[in-house]
Amino acid sequence: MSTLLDVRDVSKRFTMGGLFGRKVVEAVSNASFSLSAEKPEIFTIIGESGSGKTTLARMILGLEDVTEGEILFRGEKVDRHAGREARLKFMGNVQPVFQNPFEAFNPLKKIERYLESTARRFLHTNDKAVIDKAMDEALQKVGLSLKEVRGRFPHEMSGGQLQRCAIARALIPNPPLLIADEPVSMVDASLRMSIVNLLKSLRDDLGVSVIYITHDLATAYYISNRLIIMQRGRIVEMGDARTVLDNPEHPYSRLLKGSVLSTDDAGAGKLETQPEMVKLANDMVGKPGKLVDRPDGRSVRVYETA
Ligand SMILES: Nc1ncnc2c1ncn2[C@@H]1O[C@H](COP(=O)(O)OP(=O)(O)OP(=O)(O)O)[C@@H](O)[C@H]1O
Repeated sequence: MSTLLDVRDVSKRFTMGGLFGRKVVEAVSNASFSLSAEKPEIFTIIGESGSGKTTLARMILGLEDVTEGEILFRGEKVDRHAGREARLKFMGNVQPVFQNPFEAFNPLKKIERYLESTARRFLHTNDKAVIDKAMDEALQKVGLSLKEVRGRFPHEMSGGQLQRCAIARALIPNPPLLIADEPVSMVDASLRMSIVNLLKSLRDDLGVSVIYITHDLATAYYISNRLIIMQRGRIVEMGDARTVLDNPEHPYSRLLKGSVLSTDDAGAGKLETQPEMVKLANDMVGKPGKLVDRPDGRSVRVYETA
């Protein structure tokens, strides 16, 4: 089976401050996982704020250098310093979808201008008919059409519609992989599921793999095939999404699941955090431990006991 994406033992350290107050932040530590080229999937990265999700995504997109390890896309090293042609070819295959669609579009520019310039760039053409066709096809894939979008500015659309336009833009080069960093967190709660379902249909109907980055366990449970849970830069648990979320093993994964607000518990007045779980999860921070493969197909980080 061939590999679409191979993240091999990747770490990222940021150095901050001057000569005298130098501080090193290890944003990602020894992350490894791979996606198959034959079996499209939604692969989710979950973790609290600052756990390294975005840094990992930026390295996969070639927007950030890795400090150690390597990332291969279809066997070729992802390299942000590769020449213009090589970068363009890579970007046609791995497209980002960002969190805030209102930031992704300039409020003074009509939406179709973005779609047009992406089509021109990746299809290497100035032929208006070809560009219009590519834009319309991409918009149809997300449940819109060029007729509906033409002439409109970003503020004339809802957050959900605009995020659909951002996803349509990303689909223009027909990429096999999308990296969606918190794509629903800025969209109204009532429209969120339509975007989540859209990601699902991109996988099921178009064969696009998606790396879905989120804080939200509920949508992760609903759409993911596999997931990794990250705590302060380290993968603490990885495996089939339902296996992991039905019965999380690592203390941090259990804490995350335990922190999800259940309406039943809230109704019963059971909202206090469990201090012993918080302590257990915090005790693991900074300890490398070892990610151990388990017979049920998941991997869980374990620590030596004193
Ligand atoms: N350019 C940078 N320079 C210095 N430190 C950085 C930089 N980018 C990220 N970091 C640090 O790396 C760590 C991981 O950050 P990252 O943004 O990847 O986390 P995250 O899980 O995506 O968080 P969030 O959910 O809030 O977006 C944090 O401690 C952050 O402060």
